[in-house]
Amino acid sequence: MHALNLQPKNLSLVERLADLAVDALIDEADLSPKPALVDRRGNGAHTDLHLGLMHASALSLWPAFKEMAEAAIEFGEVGLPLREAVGRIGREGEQAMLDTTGGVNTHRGAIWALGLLVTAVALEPQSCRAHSVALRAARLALLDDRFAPRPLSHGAQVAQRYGARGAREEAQLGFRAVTQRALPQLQRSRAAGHGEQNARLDALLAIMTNLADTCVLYRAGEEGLNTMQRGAKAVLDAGGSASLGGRRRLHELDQQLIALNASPGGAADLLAACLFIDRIESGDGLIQGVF
Ligand SMILES: CC(C)(COP(=O)(O)OP(=O)(O)OC[C@H]1O[C@@H](n2cnc3c(N)ncnc32)[C@H](O[C@H]2O[C@H](COP(=O)(O)OP(=O)(O)OP(=O)(O)O)[C@@H](O)[C@H]2O)[C@@H]1O)[C@@H](O)C(=O)NCCC(=O)NCCS
Ligand SMILES: Nc1ncnc2[nH]cnc12
Repeated sequence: MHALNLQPKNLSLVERLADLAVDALIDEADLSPKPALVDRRGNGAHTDLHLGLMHASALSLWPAFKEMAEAAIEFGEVGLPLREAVGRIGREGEQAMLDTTGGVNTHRGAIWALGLLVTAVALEPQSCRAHSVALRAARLALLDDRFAPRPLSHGAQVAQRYGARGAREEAQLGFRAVTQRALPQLQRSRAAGHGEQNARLDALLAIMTNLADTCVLYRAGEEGLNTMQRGAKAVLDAGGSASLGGRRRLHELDQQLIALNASPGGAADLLAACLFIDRIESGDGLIQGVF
């Protein structure tokens, strides 16, 4: 029994989902030591980010996540009206993030991934298995939002240059980095008794072994991406974050990525998505809310 329960009672489903999405972002930011990312130790490969900014950014997104869940309930099915409503709310969320951070992109990829997943859960809260949620989110991501601007984003630039599939395709293919890599690794490391923080680090590393992270590609090209993927695999092969050998490899990877200015921001967003789905799937997340 908990001595102090800070969870407010009687939250609606949409409020609870927004809480869980923000919690996932804050848990991701706090997790340490993450290679070359902002964490409790420092700013990783970033000069314009810090932990306080990541927290403020996460909190600024609460209204957007709540509105996306409300839109799901209002429209009630995967279709263009819902896709376009969620796109509009996502763009407003991005603006709220930029207003909060003074123009720094902290969570663009996370708004996209978590926004789709929050919407997918709100559509059918009784169907909360990871694969079902990811599939509904993918069906939504496959619809073309007629009002979406098509800027020459970092992701679009590396797609042209390297043919990399980025955040859009990751969602359209059903968040395989989350369902096929991060969640199974999280469960394996927990089952092995590695402790929650190490299990989460291992889940992040499992994502990094394979992801075409456009943030890394933009900043450090193919050398950066290969270093990230091979280094993450080396940590897991050495026994993961809970082992001495794994820790040493993790430290090396942190230094190598920082030297290359390569930040796995896309992998970090997908870890937040993994933590969100994990809470939803465990039932923990929604049971406490009233809906
Ligand atoms: C469909 C969108 C995701 C847009 O995608 P696109 O690839 O065109 O755009 P980007 O602006 O490049 O943003 C994609 C962000 O997604 C993350 N990411 C990268 N690779 C992957 C991947 N393989 N799978 C999943 N996610 C991935 C990543 O976000 C993180 O990195 C951010 C920092 O990136 P960047 O701006 O490049 O940063 P720096 O190098 O640090 O910049 P400088 O310092 O040089 O200035 C950080 O924010 C993390 O979040 C990519 O950045 C989607 O965004 C979209 O269409 N939005 C429109 C609104 C909408 O429809 N929303 C729907 C709501 S559900
Ligand atoms: N912890 C983190 N550090 C840097 N970029 C990120 N994007 C999302 N989470 C991040």
